[in-house]
Amino acid sequence: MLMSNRARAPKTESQLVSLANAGIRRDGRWLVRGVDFSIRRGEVVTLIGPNGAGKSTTAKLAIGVLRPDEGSVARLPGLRVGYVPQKLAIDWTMPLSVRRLMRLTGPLNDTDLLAALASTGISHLIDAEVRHLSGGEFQRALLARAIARKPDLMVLDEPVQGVDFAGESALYDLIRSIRTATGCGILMISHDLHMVMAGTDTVICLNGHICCRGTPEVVSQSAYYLKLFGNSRSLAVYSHHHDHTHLPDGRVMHGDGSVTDHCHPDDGHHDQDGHDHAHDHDHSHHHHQGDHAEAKGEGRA
Ligand SMILES: Nc1ncnc2c1ncn2[C@@H]1O[C@H](COP(=O)(O)OP(=O)(O)OP(=O)(O)O)[C@@H](O)[C@H]1O
Repeated sequence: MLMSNRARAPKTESQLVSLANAGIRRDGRWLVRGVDFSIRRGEVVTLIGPNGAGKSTTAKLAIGVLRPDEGSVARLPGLRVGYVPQKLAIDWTMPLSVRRLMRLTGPLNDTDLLAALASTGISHLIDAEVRHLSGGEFQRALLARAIARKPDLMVLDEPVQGVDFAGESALYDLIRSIRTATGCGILMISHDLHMVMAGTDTVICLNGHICCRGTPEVVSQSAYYLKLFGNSRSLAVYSHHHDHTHLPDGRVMHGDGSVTDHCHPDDGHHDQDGHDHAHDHDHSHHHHQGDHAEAKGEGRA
């Protein structure tokens, strides 16, 4: 059933954004479908999942850069969003100082600019050339840019890319301290489970749909989590155990080979209570590593 795709206010004031059965369809296939979650003030929600799983697409849905083709997304009226995208369209041949980077997308007074740089620990780099920044400094500059406008919701698409392990840890600490200091909600995309486990209230595992979710503790202790990620720190390489596969056209193939328009209500990955999604389903019928990857691969060059 198609629902309104206009942004409405979420059900409660503490909910900054709320997605209900949201889906995005492009070129005849669903990039993500059936996505349900919300972000409250002061909450850190982290999306994890393999390449092409729809994490960035889901983040763009949440902030309204993309409109859902199915389902609905509700945002608090007047919601202020600070977005750190995965890629920035910067002409690296042009000189650009940190000060100018901070003001690229709109005016910003000196007080707020300086406060943002101070809170990310890079005040001394205000006149530095952006192209000369280290990976960690650059990510801090992007964070500073996002927090300078005092957002209610920060959306950080892989905020530690290009940062070494010690730097990652410091950046995640910084993100947590921003949440504590401002009370904003944070939607984060990460490939790093180790860090995610320490800093997140809710982990949502995506693979074209929500596979599982819960608190890091619940997820990390579950047999499902261990099967999913093994002992690997990184999500870059892992195998995914599913009892059903999402086909490129959005239909679902089940373990017995049958194909339906939607997942079955009792498909284990789709519990919706927001907690305790550390299922112990029987995935023994098969282990189809790459099923989703193949589906996602369609349409790529
Ligand atoms: N505008 C578009 N038109 C068609 N396909 C798209 C479009 N945008 C994204 N896709 C496809 O949608 C899928 C999900 O992309 P998305 O960037 O959301 O994945 P991701 O989980 O963030 O991946 P990664 O970890 O690699 O960044 C990919 O297969 C991508 O090629």
